[in-house]
Amino acid sequence: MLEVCLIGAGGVGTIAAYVLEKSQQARVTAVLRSNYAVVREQGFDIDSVDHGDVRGWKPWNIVPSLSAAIPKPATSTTTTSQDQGHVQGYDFVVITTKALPDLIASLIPDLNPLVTPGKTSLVLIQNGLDIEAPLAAAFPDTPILSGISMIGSRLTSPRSIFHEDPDLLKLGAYFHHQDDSTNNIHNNKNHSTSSSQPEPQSSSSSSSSSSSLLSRETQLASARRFVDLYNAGLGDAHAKTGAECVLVHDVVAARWRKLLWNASFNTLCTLLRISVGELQSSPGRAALLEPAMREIAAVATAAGFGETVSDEIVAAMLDETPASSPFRPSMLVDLEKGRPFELDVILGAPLRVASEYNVPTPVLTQVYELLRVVQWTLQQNQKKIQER
Ligand SMILES: CC(C)(CO)[C@@H](O)C(=O)[O-]
Repeated sequence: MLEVCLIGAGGVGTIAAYVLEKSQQARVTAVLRSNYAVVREQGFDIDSVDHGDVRGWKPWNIVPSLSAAIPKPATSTTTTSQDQGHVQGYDFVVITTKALPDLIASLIPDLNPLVTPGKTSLVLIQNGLDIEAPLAAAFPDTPILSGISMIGSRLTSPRSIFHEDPDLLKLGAYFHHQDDSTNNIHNNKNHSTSSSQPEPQSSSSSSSSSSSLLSRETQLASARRFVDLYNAGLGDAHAKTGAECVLVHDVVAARWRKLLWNASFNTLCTLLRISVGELQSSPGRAALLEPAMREIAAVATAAGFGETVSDEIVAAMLDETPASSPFRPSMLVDLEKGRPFELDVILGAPLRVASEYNVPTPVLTQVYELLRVVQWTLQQNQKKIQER
């Protein structure tokens, strides 16, 4: 049995946990915070296009904090590794939280004891660009697998998931290791655009002196293993809906491609507080949406990813979202729930690349500045609530 620790059991994370356990090749320790008590008691209810109606499902182990997920060495009182909650080390630590720079920076120190050198890979299934950089800096000898998910899945109550679009997950190795020149196939195009990157830490899991730990082959093998595991869990869903996990060889290119959608639809729908269908049918499609998407394509092209964001791909991406769709992107859902949204990784990061290459982005820059104000008002409101 493979051991998985999953951090962030929202819409994307809960379905990932369910799929991983459905493979019957892995068991999941899920770290839950606000919904810990209710899920421990009643489990999740999942209404899924891929998996049907699932009632009261619980991951193998549910814990309320990262410290409660720390693997424990076997002792005389823990007879077998089958004991509930007893884990000797994780094969995969899967992070499906929101990609918020402050949140990730605060997670990193607590991730250290969950990472067993030579055994564990970190798996990020999150939106945005350059999200791998802080983890790559903190864990230079740990494979980092980067996952780009097109699933439409969200929490509708603390223990209910509504999953409406087939699970399409592109996943590959980030190839961040610096000591082996054959590793860095992306380095000529890979930008460190994160606003804050922690320094490598001095624990054994992140010792930068052990260059032999992480070959390109190790990273690729880990990505293949995760893809095979995930597809084993998708099983019948693949035949039913086309759900699939696909191994990609250039995760940065795959991220730019998804940004075409996220940086235009997510941001404009959030600013205007309308669904993707309303944006498509509004005058904003010609005046804002299409120019915004073309600006992302221009930035990606300047950074060396032109093939991924060709005119044909942009045209297809503009047309494939139906004008009748009531879908509200995750950024808008976050705003409506008063939660911080993924502005930095979805728009801040590509705009930093734009400024590096002097690519004009008049629409995206205005959208970014307007959303920064929206985010600021949200923070002010949160402060007022906390002060009460
Ligand atoms: C594009 C998307 C719907 C895919 O899951 C999601 O990334 C979102 O809403 O941010």
